[in-house]
Amino acid sequence: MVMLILEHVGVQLGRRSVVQGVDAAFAPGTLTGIVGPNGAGKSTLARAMLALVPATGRISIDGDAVAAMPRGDLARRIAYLPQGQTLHWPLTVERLVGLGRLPHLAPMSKISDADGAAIERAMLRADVQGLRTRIATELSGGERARVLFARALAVEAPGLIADEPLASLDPGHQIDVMELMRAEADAGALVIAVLHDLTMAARYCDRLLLIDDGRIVADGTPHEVLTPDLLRTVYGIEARVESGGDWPTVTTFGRARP
Ligand SMILES: Nc1ncnc2c1ncn2[C@@H]1O[C@H](COP(=O)(O)OP(=O)(O)OP(=O)(O)O)[C@@H](O)[C@H]1O
Repeated sequence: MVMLILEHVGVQLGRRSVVQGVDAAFAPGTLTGIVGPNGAGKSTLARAMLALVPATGRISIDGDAVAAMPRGDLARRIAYLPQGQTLHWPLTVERLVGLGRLPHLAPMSKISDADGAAIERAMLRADVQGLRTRIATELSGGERARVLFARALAVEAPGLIADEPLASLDPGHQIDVMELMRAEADAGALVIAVLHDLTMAARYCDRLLLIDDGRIVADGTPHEVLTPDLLRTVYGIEARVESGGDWPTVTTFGRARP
């Protein structure tokens, strides 16, 4: 189990402050959605959590600063699914998913039976066993997205940060991926997902962080965060939020009038 804590985190890219003054704690057993408009800083914040971009303030996992943590150690604690990753090597799906085991392997060592079992579990859960012999660079966008999700699952880390895991997926596979992340959290993992589909985020996440212009503008349950006023202010949209059920559903009507 891992606990991730961000204290007054900022990220400067070029001359721009892309993330500013972020304080947040993420506990094991929770699924948190990071939502907000394009360019708000969601991916940059996710990358900062994994020390993939230099940040000010302090980011720690179980008390250890991520900036000082050996890469392999960090990769074993938190699996990462980057946004819209391009594949360069014509690996089979099975080999590509197997790369998720790299953080567990000693240099020059071979994949063990336990690694093989983890790869099989990940392929089964992400519904990609039928693709195992296909060349990953020849897959459709949605197939590739599922394979990359399987690679992140194959790490079997106590934490998972997924940046737009639903992009390119059909509605059925979107539900599958959200249910997988929910199941990971229910089994004790710390799961954070950058999401654009607000109703999906509301349905499956315990908590939403709404980011705008690099700052957290709302942090709470989906019912607390997804209000028409906040959606108008942050996204510039008119939306109806039905909040009578277990989770709020968001229907958008159009751009907010100035
Ligand atoms: N290397 C860079 N140098 C300068 N600015 C950058 C750099 N990388 C990203 N940015 C800017 O930082 C801001 C935040 O980018 P980020 O990718 O974190 O946004 P996001 O919320 O994930 O957006 P999206 O929903 O479009 O994926 C954007 O305005 C982007 O143009």
